[in-house]
Amino acid sequence: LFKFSRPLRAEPSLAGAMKTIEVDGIKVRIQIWDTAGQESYQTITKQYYRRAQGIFLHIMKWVSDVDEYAAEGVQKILIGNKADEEQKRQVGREQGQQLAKEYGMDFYETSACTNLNIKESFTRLTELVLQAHRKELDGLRICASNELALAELEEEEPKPEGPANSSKTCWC
Ligand SMILES: Nc1nc2c(ncn2[C@@H]2O[C@H](COP(=O)(O)OP(=O)(O)OP(=O)(O)O)[C@@H](O)[C@H]2O)c(=O)[nH]1
Repeated sequence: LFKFSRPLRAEPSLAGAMKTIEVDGIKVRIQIWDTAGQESYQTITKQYYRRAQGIFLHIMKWVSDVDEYAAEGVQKILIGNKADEEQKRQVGREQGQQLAKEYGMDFYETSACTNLNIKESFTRLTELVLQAHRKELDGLRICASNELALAELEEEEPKPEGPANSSKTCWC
């Protein structure tokens, strides 16, 4: 479950950004969408956000929305951003870890300003998605290796010489 900050967007005008990362030797092109927080949750005031309890309620709602509307097997991780602003911390690291654990999610504290855990969190989520699609991936790998083996076989097979390159005109 991602809530992205502006520095991660390729362009502020774009709804989604594309990025290619490598996981387990597989190049994965990921598309990142930024949910418009305040548009969906207009009834929750900014003051409410400041309280950890409010933040937790908010996360519970996101999790249940994702579970309800996303495809089956959707992968989620929990991220607490602005880790560089330690003096303004609203939620303890352990509280975040605890909540993530309750939902069976990995937990990362990130900073879009200092780049803390940005790559790690994207890579972890991509890993989880790949793991969830292991069967399809294995299928793709088998197809690719079969094609490779076929190509190698074709290369090895001696090609009959054409009449232009040979003085022989028949196989007897
Ligand atoms: N210090 C610090 N500031 C950040 C970080 N990430 C984002 N910001 C700042 O926080 C402010 C809000 O960032 P946004 O990207 O608009 O946050 P948002 O969650 O997408 O907000 P909505 O558009 O309301 O959903 C901006 O001024 C960002 O520069 C961070 O990791 N550290």
